[in-house]
Amino acid sequence: MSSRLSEAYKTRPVHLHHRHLDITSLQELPDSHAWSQVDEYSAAAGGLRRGDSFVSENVPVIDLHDPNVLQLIGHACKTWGVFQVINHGIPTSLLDKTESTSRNLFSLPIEQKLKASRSPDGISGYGFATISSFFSKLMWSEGFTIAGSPLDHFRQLWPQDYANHCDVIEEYDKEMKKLAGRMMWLMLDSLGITKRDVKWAGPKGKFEDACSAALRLNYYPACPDPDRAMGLAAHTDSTLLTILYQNSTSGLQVLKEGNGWVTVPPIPGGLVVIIGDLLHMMSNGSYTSVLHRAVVNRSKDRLSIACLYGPPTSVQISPFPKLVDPSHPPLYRPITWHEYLGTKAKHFNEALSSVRICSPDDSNFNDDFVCFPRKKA
Ligand SMILES: O=C(O)CCC(=O)C(=O)O
Ligand SMILES: [Fe+2]
Repeated sequence: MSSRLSEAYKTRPVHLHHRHLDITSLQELPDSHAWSQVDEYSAAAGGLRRGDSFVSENVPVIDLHDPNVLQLIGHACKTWGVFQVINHGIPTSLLDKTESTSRNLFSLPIEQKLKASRSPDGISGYGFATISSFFSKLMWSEGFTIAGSPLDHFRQLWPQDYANHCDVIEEYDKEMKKLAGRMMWLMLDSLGITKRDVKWAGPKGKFEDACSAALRLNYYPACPDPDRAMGLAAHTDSTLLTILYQNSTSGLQVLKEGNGWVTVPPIPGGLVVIIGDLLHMMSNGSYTSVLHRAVVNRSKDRLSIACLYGPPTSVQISPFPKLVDPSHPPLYRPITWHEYLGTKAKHFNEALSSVRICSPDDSNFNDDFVCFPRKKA
């Protein structure tokens, strides 16, 4: 499956013409990395600035053994589009091992990391976040994406010592896919969707057999001027869902209507679940694909590991018919993940609205409901 995900990337090369700078050793923020202005998405959210964390609400933490887990998840998906899970069954020892492999990777000399660079038409390898192409300033981070086997790249990074690192990543990938499949069913169950409604998951509804996942390791070095730097700019994920491990340094923030940017605090052994654009479309807009970003820290570095989970790349994704009726018309046209990745590469944070066919201006469908294409004035 992952090789098909790589195919989707081959058709839309991302050229990042930035010189690679070893930011870990810098004592001052270079102009290339100075985001002096509040970024446009904060402005769009009512002019809230990065420091405006006057927030009283917290991102939900859900125990997967809670008897009310479905209601809790449904509520979190609707109101936040993000939540943390505990009691998820992934052993802490695996999280620790994967963190230590990731740290080992990013602490290699830059020349060594560049040997495993991502090619413009590839998905896997070392480099800047692909969303960098939408910004004139560089982000204060390094990334490494793994889709399919990490073997070839890991041989470049650790010629003597790659096998152990490969084993760790492969085990993490396998466990994350299992958890992502389980999370998918919890989220769909809470919408009243059953196995019969998701034909592409097969009669047993086994998402893990059908879905693809990529892992993205993100490293944010300590930064001499964190208020003017951006770890990872605001974006929504082009996935069904993303499961994120973050180490003990906070940095992930989500945009909550009426609250501004809310920090998702690291909790020991916890994992963050983020709703992606595709699940938002399938839920006909009822589950929020949350805008999120990573900010950086003056004295501590930070590491995160994202499992980006999506459907088979050629399956048409559209609002579930069960969730559509005359008062809830479909908000999105059908689209494959392959096509959506192309749309995202072109329109970035406008991608979702470019797939939209109806606007929920009025939740009680009536004459005010705006369906596209709008008539030209
Ligand atoms: O590092 C983080 O907390 C965010 C990472 C992220 O959003 C991503 O990899 O898509
Ligand atoms: Fe993300």
